[in-house]
Amino acid sequence: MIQVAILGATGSIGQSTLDVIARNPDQYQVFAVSGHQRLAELLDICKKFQPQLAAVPEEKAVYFQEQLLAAGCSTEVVAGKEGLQALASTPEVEVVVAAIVGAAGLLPTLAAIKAGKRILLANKEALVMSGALFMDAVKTHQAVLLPIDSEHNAIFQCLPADFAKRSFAEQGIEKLLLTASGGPFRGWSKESLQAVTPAQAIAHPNWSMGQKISVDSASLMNKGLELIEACWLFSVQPQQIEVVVHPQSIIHSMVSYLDGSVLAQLGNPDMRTPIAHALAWPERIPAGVEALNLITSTALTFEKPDEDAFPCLKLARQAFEAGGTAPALLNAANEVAVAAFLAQQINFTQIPEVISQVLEVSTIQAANDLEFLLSEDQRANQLAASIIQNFH
Ligand SMILES: NC(=O)C1=CN([C@@H]2O[C@H](COP(=O)(O)OP(=O)(O)OC[C@H]3O[C@@H](n4cnc5c(N)ncnc54)[C@H](OP(=O)(O)O)[C@@H]3O)[C@@H](O)[C@H]2O)C=CC1
Ligand SMILES: CC(=O)[C@@H](O)[C@H](O)COP(=O)(O)O
Ligand SMILES: [Mn+2]
Repeated sequence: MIQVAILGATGSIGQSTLDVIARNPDQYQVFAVSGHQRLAELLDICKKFQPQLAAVPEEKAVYFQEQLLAAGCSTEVVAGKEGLQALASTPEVEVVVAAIVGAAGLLPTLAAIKAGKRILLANKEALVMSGALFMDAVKTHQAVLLPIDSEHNAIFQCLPADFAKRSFAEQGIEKLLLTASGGPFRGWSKESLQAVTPAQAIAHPNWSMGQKISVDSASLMNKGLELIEACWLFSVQPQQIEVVVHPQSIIHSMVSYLDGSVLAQLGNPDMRTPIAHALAWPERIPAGVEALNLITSTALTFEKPDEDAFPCLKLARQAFEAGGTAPALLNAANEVAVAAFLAQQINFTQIPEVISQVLEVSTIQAANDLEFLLSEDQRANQLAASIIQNFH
C-alpha cells in the first residue's frame, strides 16, 4: 500500500487527488492531509479517508483536534508551518502531492524533497521562486520529481524516458510546445481588459481551478510561470519553448523533434489524468476521466499569444533570463497583485504594472541561499503592497 500525503488537500488539486485515490483503494492510502482556511472541508476529508495526520494553522489546531475527536476520527493534528513541514517528511509517507497555492508551499515541498520523497508537483510557484535551489535539492536528496501541472505532465509523457541523462540535441529534440488556452479574455484588446471583474477572470473556459491560478490563466501569467517551470524541470532555455494558444485545452502540450515528428499528449481537460499518471508512473491506473472521443470532439485550433495585451508572459520570460532573485520577485509581486485584484483594489491591467514596478526598482541578486530568498520574497510582497497603495 502506497502512503500519500496531500499538501493542500482542501483545494482543487487536493480534491482531484482524493478522487483518484478513492478509485484505487487497493494501491493508495491517504496518510496525511493539510488545510488552511477551509477546515470544514478538511474535517469531511478526515472523516472519509481517516488519515493519520492533519496539518492546520497554529491558531486552529486545538479547535480542529476537538472537532476530529467529536467526529470519532483518530487523526492527529500537527500545527503551523513546522507541523506542515514535519508532515511532508513523515517516514511512512512515500508520495507527497505538493498542492498548496503560492509561496506558502515552498518550505513544505522542500521538506518533502529533503526527505527523498516522490513529489507530485502542482505548486509551480515554489519551483519558480527557488529554481536552482529546488532542483539541486531534488538531486542531492534523490527525490523523484514528477510534474502534475497538465502541460508539464504532457511534455514528460512525450519525452524519451531517460530524457534527463542526455542533452536535448543528442535526443533529437528541437523544442517544447507549451499550450495555453488563452483564458477567458482571449482575443480581447488591452483597453477592454481594464474593466473586467474578478468573477469574469476566474471563469476559465475549460478548467475548474482555484481562484489564484484562474486569474493567472486569464492574465497569461500562468503561462509565464509555466515557461519558467518547464525551463527548470526539463533543463531548457526559454528560446527552446514555444507558447501556442490552443483554446480547446485538448492537447496538453507537445515535443517537437528534429525529424519533423511532433509528439502530443491529448485528453479531456481533467486534472485527474496527470495526477493518476504521476501517482502510478511508470504504470497506469484508472482516473475516472472519460476517454477522448475524437469524432465528437470540437475542432482543434492554434494561434499565437498576444503578448501586448497580456504582458505577463513576456515579464516572466524576462525574469527567468535575468536570473537570480528575479523570478521570486515576479512571483511575489504577482501573488500580491492577484490578491488585490480579487479584492477589487486594483484593476486587471494593473497586475502587470505592479510586477514591472517591483522588478524595476529591485536589485536582482544571486538566489543561492534559502533564507535570503525568503527575505526577498517578503520584501517584494511589501513593495508590491506599497505600490498598490500609491495607485489610490
Ligand atoms: N487547479 C488546477 O487545476 C491546477 C493547479 N495547479 C497549481 O496547484 C496549486 C494549487 O492550486 P489549486 O488547487 O487550484 O488552488 P486552491 O486555491 O483550490 O487550493 C489551494 C490549497 O492551498 C491551501 N493553502 C492556501 N494558502 C495556504 C497557506 N498559507 N498555508 C498552507 N496552505 C495554504 C488551501 O487551503 P484552504 O483551502 O483550506 O484554505 C488549499 O488546500 C497552485 O500552485 C496551482 O498553480 C497547477 C495545475 C492545475
Ligand atoms: C490545468 C492546468 O494545468 C492549468 O495550468 C491550465 O493549463 C490553465 O490553463 P491556461 O493557463 O492554459 O489557460
Ligand atoms: Mn498548467
